[in-house]
Amino acid sequence: MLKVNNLNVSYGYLQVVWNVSLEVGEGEMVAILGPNGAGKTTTLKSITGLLAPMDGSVQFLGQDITGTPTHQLPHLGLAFIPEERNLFSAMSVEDNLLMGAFTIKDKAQIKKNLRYVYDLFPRLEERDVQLAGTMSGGERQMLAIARGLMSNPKLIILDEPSMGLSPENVVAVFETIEKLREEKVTVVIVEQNVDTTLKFANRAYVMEQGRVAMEDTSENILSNDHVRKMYLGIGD
Ligand SMILES: Nc1ncnc2c1ncn2[C@@H]1O[C@H](COP(=O)(O)OP(=O)(O)OP(=O)(O)O)[C@@H](O)[C@H]1O
Repeated sequence: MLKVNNLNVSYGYLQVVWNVSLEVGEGEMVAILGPNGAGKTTTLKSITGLLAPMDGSVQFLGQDITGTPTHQLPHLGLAFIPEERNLFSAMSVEDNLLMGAFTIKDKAQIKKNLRYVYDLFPRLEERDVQLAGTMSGGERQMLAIARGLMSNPKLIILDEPSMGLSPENVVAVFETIEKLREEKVTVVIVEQNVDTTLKFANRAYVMEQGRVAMEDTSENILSNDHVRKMYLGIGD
């Protein structure tokens, strides 16, 4: 579904991503892990048109989308939920959700999608008129993900959804991610909570100093102490 070939990305003269290649199949959840500054966010930004790679290409559903502006991606079926979340704080939960359906013209379809996300996340329906800015961190992340779902995406890309949240909110975010798993939504996720992420992801790419250091199934990574210690800073 998503194929990233040999991406090289720099900020000015400083190259921070080197020959990164990734592949994501339909229905998979794939994690991109690695220490701070490894180039994970930069990789996502160049996949989603926020940064232009020096070279390399990105294919989505067989189409070359390298350099396609971010705002066009939902039309193609790709929803990007950036770290900053970009909710409209002064608008209600429901209005934020409806904004997520901007690619859809058919009102009946929008209504159907709203029903779908409310069934998936009843908390949002309970708070449909609440201003997004007054929701808890975990609820805001749930809302950002639900808003992404409103465009019927074929792929959701999540950048550090649990970033800056309290432990209870982190749990709430992973409950949201579990729902995406149950719904078999194809997901690419960058996360710092490595152990929890690997419980949900099928596979992971581990980045180090701008390169893909290794790629394996979550199961193998979780059971490999050397990899856990060496690349992920966890383990005994
Ligand atoms: N706008 C920028 N200008 C210059 N350098 C940048 C910029 N953004 C990121 N970098 C540098 O690029 C490198 C990769 O950063 P990036 O944010 O992609 O890493 P990351 O793996 O997502 O890290 P983190 O987990 O801390 O978010 C880092 O050395 C960072 O300092």
